[in-house]
Amino acid sequence: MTAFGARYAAALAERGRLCAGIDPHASLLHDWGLDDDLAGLERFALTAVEGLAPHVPVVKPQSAFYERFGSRGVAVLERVIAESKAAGALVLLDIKRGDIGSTSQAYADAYLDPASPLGSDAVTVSPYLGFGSLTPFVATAEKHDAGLFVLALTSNKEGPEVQHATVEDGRSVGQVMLDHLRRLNDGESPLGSFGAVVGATIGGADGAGVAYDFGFNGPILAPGFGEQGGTPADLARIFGPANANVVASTSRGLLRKGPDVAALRDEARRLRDVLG
Ligand SMILES: O=c1ccn([C@@H]2O[C@H](COP(=O)(O)O)[C@@H](O)[C@H]2O)c(=O)[nH]1
Repeated sequence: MTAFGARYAAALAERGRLCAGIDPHASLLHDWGLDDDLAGLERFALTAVEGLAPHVPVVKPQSAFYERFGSRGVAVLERVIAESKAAGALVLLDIKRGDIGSTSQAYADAYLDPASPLGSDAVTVSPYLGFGSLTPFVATAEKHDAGLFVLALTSNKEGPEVQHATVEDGRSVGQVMLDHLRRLNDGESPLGSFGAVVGATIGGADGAGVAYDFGFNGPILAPGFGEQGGTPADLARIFGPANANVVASTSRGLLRKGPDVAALRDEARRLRDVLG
């Protein structure tokens, strides 16, 4: 198979820069006239896939919203993954896992091996047990031509307590994570397969804050677009030239347009055009 970084670059070139989050919040199920039960979850998730997956480069189901229904919810997630892939979207499973190395290997096998029921194109991982703890994820991604999106600068207001702290050489912890990615992606073309999660909300609306070097030659997932306040202007301000490698992720803001399949499709197309 082609490396994830190349598949990601091709998907953005073909379908634009919107990542559709498929997050079945209880409140959204209610808004769609569905019960917050397994049948509601299934109807919601598969309708969202039908409306969005054929039109966006990346879909991002958030695993927690499926896990809350137990094993049968996870079975719905398996269908979301399979049907999104069949519709031509890359699947980025949002799991934010990270643990000691031996456990990370089990997570990597569960989520990155295409033979696994939950096998996805890429996953989100947390480097905050130390970047080296991600080594099993990196090796397994390389083995299966999959990708990783490493939490670097998250969209939540609590993130800076950890991510803006500085190390001995003066770099912020968030920048250290980006620099590890630069090493992993070195020499890859058109893009490496090791990406970062950087919120579309970082730095404040006035552009004040710490400057980062996003030239690590990899994909960037920017959650916080839409519902959390991030705008296309914020993306341009935050990422500069690296904005071309960004997919802007929105979940609630997009899903509120359902349950009509055509309305979901139209909103995805509108946001794609807005993002350019
Ligand atoms: O820094 C981060 C990392 C991940 N997320 C996830 O993205 C979506 C955001 O949903 P919205 O409804 O568009 O706010 C959700 O799945 C989060 O877990 C994030 O928000 N910030």
